[in-house]
This record gives sequence, C-alpha cells and structure tokens, in this order.
Amino acid sequence: MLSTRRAGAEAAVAARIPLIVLGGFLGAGKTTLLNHLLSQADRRVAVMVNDFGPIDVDASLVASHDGETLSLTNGCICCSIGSGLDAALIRVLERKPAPELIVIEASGVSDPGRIAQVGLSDPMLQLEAVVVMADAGRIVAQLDDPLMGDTVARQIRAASLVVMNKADLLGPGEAESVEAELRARYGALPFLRSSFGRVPLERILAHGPGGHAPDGDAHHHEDPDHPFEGGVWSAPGMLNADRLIAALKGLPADVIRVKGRVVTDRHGSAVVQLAGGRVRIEKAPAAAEAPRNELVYIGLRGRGIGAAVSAALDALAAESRAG
Ligand SMILES: Nc1nc2c(ncn2[C@@H]2O[C@H](COP(=O)(O)OP(=O)(O)OP(=O)(O)O)[C@@H](O)[C@H]2O)c(=O)[nH]1
Repeated sequence: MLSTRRAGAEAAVAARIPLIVLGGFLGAGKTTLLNHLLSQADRRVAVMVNDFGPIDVDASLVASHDGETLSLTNGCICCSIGSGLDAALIRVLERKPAPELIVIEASGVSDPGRIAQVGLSDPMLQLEAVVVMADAGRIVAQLDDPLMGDTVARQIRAASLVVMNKADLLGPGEAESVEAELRARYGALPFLRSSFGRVPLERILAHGPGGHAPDGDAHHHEDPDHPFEGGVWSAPGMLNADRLIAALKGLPADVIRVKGRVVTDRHGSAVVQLAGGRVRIEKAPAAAEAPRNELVYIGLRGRGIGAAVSAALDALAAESRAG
C-alpha cells in the first residue's frame, strides 16, 4: 500500500515540468547562456524573459526554438517580476502540447530567489536549478560596491549553481581566487566556468536544485530605495559606428548597462551592447519594423545617467543627420 502510494507520488513528480530560473547581475551573460541552452535543447522549451526596461530587447534576442518566448514586462526596473509571472505561467502550463522545460530569465536587477519561490509553490512545476551568472572578473567588485552590492549578494545567495562567465577575460589563476572569495563569503557554492555561456544543458539539469534555498527576501518593487534607474534613448538616422562605440565607451561608469538596436554606417541594422565597460555591435537580421536607433540603459540612481546618455548620443545622432 505504502509502495503504491509512493509510486503515485513519484509519478506526480515525474509529470511536473522542469523549471530553470536564470539570474545574475546586469550584463553577466544570461541571454547568451539562454541561447546556448536553446541551441542544445532537444525538447520544447517555454522561455520567459523579464527585462529591465520598457522595450523587450532580450525577448527579441532570444534565439528561435521549439516552444514560445514570452516577455514579462515590468513597470518597475527594480526587482519584482510582478503579477505578470503568474498569468504567464498559467498560459504556458495550459499550452497543448505542454512545454518540456521552462526557463525564466530574470532581469539583471531582480532577485531570482523570489521567482524560484513561484516554482517551488506550483505543483505543476519542478524547480531544477537557480542558475546565477556572474561576470567572473567583476563579481567581487560588484559585491563590494556600496550601492549595487546588496542586489548582487541577494542573487548569489539564491543560486543553486553559479556560472562564472566571461572566463575568456580572466588572467591565470583569477577564476580560482574569485571562487575562493565567494566560497569564503557564501559557503560551499557549486561553480561552473564558462565563456559565452557555453554550459551543457545536461550539466545544469543533472546538477539539481542543490542545497541553497532560494532567498527571496523582502525587497518589494514598491521599495523606493532601490539604487537603479533606467530609460530609453531613441533617434532616427544612421549612426557612425566608430563614434557610437567611442560615445558608449565614454559614458560614466554609473551607466552600468546599455543595449538595443541601432543602424550604423558599417553594420546596417545592428544590436549594440555595453556591459562591463565593453561595447559589442553585431549585425542584426533585418528588422520587420522601420529601422531606428533605440537603446535601453540602466545605472545608478540620482547620478544623472539620463543626461549623460543624451549628452553622448544626441550629438552623435545630430551629426549623423547633418551628414
Ligand atoms: N567576453 C565575453 N563577453 C560575453 C560573454 N558572455 C556574454 N558576453 C557579452 O556580454 C554582453 C552581455 O551579455 P548578455 O547575455 O546580454 O547579458 P545579460 O546578463 O543577459 O544582460 P541583461 O539581461 O541586460 O542583464 C553581450 O555583449 C555578450 O556578447 C563571455 O563569456 N565573454
């Protein structure tokens, strides 16, 4: 009798849909890892992306795959994924055929532990892992930063697996010392190292949710004290690629992350990223809508980042229009 009941319970667990929550600070490489996972997936994957700005940049960068991509827009750039998550999950769980894996990419300033709570409480879901990406060369400085440190620490504490990404930018022995530092602060964290998020999906699934309970402590999106603010910059016309790169590199460090679509004289329609002080521009597939320049940015609050972005980019756009 007992074994029949246990078999029933095991069957119910087996029928649950595995869920991976993907978190980590701004620009650490979440979307890059997500696309790598999707390129390996031999199953139907529902992807939910919670970006920090009002434009769905990340959703548009998620590679096409078997399954749908939902964008969880979030009125606040802070940490809460909001009520949209419940509604989106219901929609995904009602899909026929059902997805075989759900991946939620949290925004870079949100707490993946709060999102994981949803996975833990829904009987249809099996939380497989809370994967937290770290920009390995910057994570210790980010944790030590008096303004962003709390957000980053909350993310690491929620992790069942930390992916030390951007290993290609590290010097010899640096990965080991960063991992030792994180272990000294947060205990026996499991780590995987990667460059460009190249982590086998099976290693994440095999790893399991681990012993780190999702933290999910109270930092509500109503919290007026969160240290981030963001905005959107847009302009028509074609930008000079070299001057765009110089303008983005010249932004103050308080502007932590910029991403979006641009049109440049060298690339045509392109995706541009500023993360960790580095600028990357990649040619984009022709956009369905009329090409224009549209960037979202996020950085520290009260430091005039909107004005800094405008000062750097408005002049560039005006110059491009003039000739
Ligand atoms: N050098 C290097 N660059 C990387 C690596 N992984 C990602 N990047 C680059 O870092 C930038 C940010 O990567 P994303 O995957 O968009 O980061 P994200 O965490 O999704 O960013 P947000 O969602 O905006 O917080 C992009 O320009 C990537 O190409 C890596 O391992 N090495």
